[in-house]
Amino acid sequence: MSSANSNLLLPPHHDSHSRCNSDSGPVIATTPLVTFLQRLQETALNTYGKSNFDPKLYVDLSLKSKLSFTESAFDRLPRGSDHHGSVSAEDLREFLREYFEGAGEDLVYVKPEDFVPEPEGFLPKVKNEQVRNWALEVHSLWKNLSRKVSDEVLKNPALHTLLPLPHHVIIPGSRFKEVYYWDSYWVIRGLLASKMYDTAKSTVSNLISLVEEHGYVLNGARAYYTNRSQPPLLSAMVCEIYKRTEDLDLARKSLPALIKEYQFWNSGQHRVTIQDDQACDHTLSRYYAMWNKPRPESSTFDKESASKISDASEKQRFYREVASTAESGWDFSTRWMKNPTDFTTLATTSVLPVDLNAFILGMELDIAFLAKVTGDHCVSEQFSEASRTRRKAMESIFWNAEMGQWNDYWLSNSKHKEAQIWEAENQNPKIFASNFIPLWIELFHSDAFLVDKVMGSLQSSGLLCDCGIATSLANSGRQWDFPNGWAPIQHMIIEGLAKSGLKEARSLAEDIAVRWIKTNYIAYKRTGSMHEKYNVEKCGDFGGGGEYVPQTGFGWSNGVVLALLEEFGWPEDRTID
Ligand SMILES: OC[C@H]1O[C@H](O[C@H]2O[C@H](CO)[C@@H](O)[C@H](O)[C@H]2O)[C@H](O)[C@@H](O)[C@@H]1O
Repeated sequence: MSSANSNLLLPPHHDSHSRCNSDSGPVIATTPLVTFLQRLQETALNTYGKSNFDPKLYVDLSLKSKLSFTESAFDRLPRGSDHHGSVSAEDLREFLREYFEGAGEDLVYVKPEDFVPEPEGFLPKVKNEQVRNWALEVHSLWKNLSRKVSDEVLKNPALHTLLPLPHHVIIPGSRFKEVYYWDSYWVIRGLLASKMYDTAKSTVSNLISLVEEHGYVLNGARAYYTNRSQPPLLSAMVCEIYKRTEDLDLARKSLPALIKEYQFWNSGQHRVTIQDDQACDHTLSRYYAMWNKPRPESSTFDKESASKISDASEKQRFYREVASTAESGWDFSTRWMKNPTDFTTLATTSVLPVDLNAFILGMELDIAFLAKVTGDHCVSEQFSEASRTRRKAMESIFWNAEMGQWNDYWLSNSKHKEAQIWEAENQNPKIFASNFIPLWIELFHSDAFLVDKVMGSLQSSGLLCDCGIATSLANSGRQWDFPNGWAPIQHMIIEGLAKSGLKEARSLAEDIAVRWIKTNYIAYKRTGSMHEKYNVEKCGDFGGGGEYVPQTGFGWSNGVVLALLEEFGWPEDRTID
């Protein structure tokens, strides 16, 4: 029977048929600077204590002089006699002042050249003055989030964990002072609404440079993010820009990188073959980080989470699951936990995720489209064929006709190398917003019968709340769970419904968009900021939970508000507060 992608330009690979309990898979080495900064992070925790402690701050510091010099000075600091060997707050402060630049100083503010306070043709459908003025304020936030890598990083990269990128960047904001992969898609959607085409293209060129160097887009542009990617949306970014600008050159330049990225997601540990109940093989993808130690940016947290695991190999397995969850973008959520109350049961590599495969299906369609417009009909046909094959795989493995949703599929915990055989009970029946993400992809939202069914399922799912779509139904305290709503999730589901062509679906899409825009607006008026996530139960409240304090700025939230206002507009007589 057919196996997906068999005729594509794929590297030799080993299918991952099984998963056993002990850790397995590749590990990408980190840099000596990251390793040292992790030591510093641990010392800082012992010195300052847990309250308000953000471990990421320490791995974002850059050195004033050589690592060996800094490390010797660190080792000479007077230590207390407790078992942590803690350093006094004063000594640590002095050490930090003497040997480090401030976190974030290696990225410098730069005004985007294509920014104008009110672009021509900006959000023509927004007629309400109050909303229009706010939209212009959100638009102006691109200036706050725009940075370029300082010349110091280019001169002496070994002193920085920040990775040099060729063009200026838009960052998410607050503690996220570097470029993030999937955030960039919604940043670009907002930039396009803001008519900032050059900044949008620079964003894509930066990500392409990462594929050229590493073979995939990193989670973020830091030395400690090289061991994993994030939800793959580079092809979607290129297509959106192409549709607005018809820039054939961009399409041509992007294609080799997109095909290389496609190979990354369809080979090695990311690729899994599973046989359906008709004995037909299907190839799908999963998240699988190339790392089995604590995440450097959250090392102190991860060590604490792992402290109750005594077996060394089981610990490594847990750390790989943690990093793989970060690769999913949904860090963290009960979606990936065998036991929702026990974080050590995180098992992301055992899950075939619906949304990841929807994104890769999107990638296949995008590559087919870009290859076609650039005249490469052979590649275009190969990727169209791959998309048809993946669609079938998604129908066989994920689709749950009774629920009217696509469910994540949990791989069996087999120690043997035989193929996974699909079993209905391995579909996860729990309701997550990700169960509706395939709607975003044209092959699915162009099917009116299917959209009608999925829409009904969404309406009765419990996810639709007063202020948007909840991430899940589990109030776990994890940030990718109830009652948090995230801008990218709202946008994908809204856009899928709106593009379906069904009148009722478009009207539901607009209804969700209005709720989401309102809560963003009210929170902005209350706090003066755009937020990383929102509480979909309480209008005007931002979200919480998770391992760091709620962040503001915020790239993807700004992008989604602008994209939704561009799509649906805002009539003069509709109130917002
Ligand atoms: O520092 C903890 C984790 O932070 C990031 O994840 C969260 O922020 C990202 C940037 O907005 C976003 O892309 C992701 O979906 C969020 O969960 C980072 O991506 C993780 O790797 C990191 O461990």
